[in-house]
Amino acid sequence: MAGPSIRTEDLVRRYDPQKRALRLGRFRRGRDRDEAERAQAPVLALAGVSLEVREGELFGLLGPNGAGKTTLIKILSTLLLPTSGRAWVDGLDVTRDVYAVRRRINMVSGGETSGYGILTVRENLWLFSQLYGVPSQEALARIDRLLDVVELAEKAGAKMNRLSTGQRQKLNFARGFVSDPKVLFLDEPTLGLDVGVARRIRAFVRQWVHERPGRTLLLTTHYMAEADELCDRVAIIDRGRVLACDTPSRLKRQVESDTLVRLELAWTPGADAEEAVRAVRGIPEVVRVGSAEDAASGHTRLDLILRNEAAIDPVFRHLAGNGGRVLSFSKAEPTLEDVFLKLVGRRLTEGTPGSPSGTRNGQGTGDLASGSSGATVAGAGEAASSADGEAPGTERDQETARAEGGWPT
Ligand SMILES: Nc1ncnc2c1ncn2[C@@H]1O[C@H](COP(=O)(O)OP(=O)(O)OP(=O)(O)O)[C@@H](O)[C@H]1O
Repeated sequence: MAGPSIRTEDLVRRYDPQKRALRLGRFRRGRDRDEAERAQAPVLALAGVSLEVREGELFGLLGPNGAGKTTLIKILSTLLLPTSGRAWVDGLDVTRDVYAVRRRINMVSGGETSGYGILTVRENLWLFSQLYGVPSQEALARIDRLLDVVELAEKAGAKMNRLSTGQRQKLNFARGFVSDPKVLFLDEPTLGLDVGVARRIRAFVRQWVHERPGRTLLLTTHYMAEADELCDRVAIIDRGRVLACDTPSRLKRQVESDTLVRLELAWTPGADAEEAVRAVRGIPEVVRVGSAEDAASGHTRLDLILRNEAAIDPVFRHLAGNGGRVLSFSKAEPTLEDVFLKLVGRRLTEGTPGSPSGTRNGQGTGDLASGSSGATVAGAGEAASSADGEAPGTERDQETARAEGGWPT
C-alpha cells in the first residue's frame, strides 16, 4: 500500500448554535424557530481528529449517533469548513484545492436520495457519469453493472419519482460509483436497506476497492459487524474524538484477555440469576440475554465477561450451591462492540432505537436517518455554502448549494 490518501491534522469543528438560531430565525418561522431558541451551547462535533488513511485502504469510521462521522466526511468532501486544523485528500488541501479535490472524489450518504425525479433511473446515472466526463462506452457498461449490483435493472426505465425510498437509496449508491472516483466517501451506505441488498452492496464495496489499484474508500457506520467484515482498518470515534484506530482483529485483541462466556441455566422460576452471578468475584460484567418470560419459566441465558477463564469454576459452584443448573455454556469471540464497551464504558448500540442492546453480538437495525446530506459534482459551481464556515446541514445550506450547483437534489 502507498502513502496517505486521506490525512487530517487536529481537525476541530464546532457548530455555533447562535449563528444557527439566527439563520433559522431569518429563514424559517414557527416550530423551527422554537427549536432554534432552545439551542444553547456550541456543539463540538470534532474535537481534534488526526487520522491517516492509506491509498488502497477500505477504512471505517465506527461510532454511535452524533459521534462526528458525518461532520468529518463533509469536511473531507469539501462541503464544510473545519473550525481549525487541516485535511488533505489525495495530497490536496480540502479547503484550498476544492475543485481539484471534487474531481477526484464522490460521496454517498445512505439516508439520502439524490437525483432528478423526472429522469429515469438510467438517465440519472447517465447524467452523473457525463458530469464527471466518463467516456460513453465506459459509462454505459458501468451503469449496467451497477444496476445489476443494486438490483435496479428492472427499474432502469422508471422515473426516479416513481421509486420507493429504498430504491432511491440504491440509485444513490450506484451514483457514487458511476464516476469511478479515486477516493469514495460512503456515509452509512446500507442504512435501512434490506439484508440481502446490504450484503450484496458490502461484497461489491470490498471488491471495488481491492480490485482497483489506487482507490480508497472511507466508510462510516454504526453497525459493528459491517465495520468488522468490510474494513482493513477501523477508527472508533465518540464525541468527536478518535479513541482507537487499528485493524479489526488487532482492536479485538485488546479485549481478548477477557473471556466472554454465554450460559444457559435452569434456575428457580422468578429468582434473579443475574444478581446471583454478580455476587461471584472476578466477574466485571453480566448481561441478561434471555427474556423476562424465560426467567419466569425458570430458564435463563446470561453473557458474562470474566477477567480470566479460571473464574468460571466459582460461577458454576455458586450456581449449583443456589439451586441452579448449567444447561450449556459457550465461549464467545470478542466483537468490536466489546472494544467499544471497554474504551467508552457503554455499548455502541445503547439508546439506539430498534437495536437489541444487551446482546453481546447485537447489531443496530439501522432504521435511523443519518441526518447527513450532500454529494459533490466535480468541478461544478462554487464550494458549497457550508464551506463558508457556517453550520451545515440546514435547509439554507442545501438551498444555497443547489443554487451554486454544489450538489444535486
Ligand atoms: N448543522 C449542525 N448544527 C449544529 N449541530 C450539528 C449540526 N450538524 C451536526 N451537529 C451536531 O454535531 C455532532 C456530530 O454530528 P454528526 O452528524 O457529525 O454525527 P454522526 O456521527 O454522523 O451521527 P449519525 O450516526 O447520527 O449520523 C452531533 O452532536 C450533532 O448534533
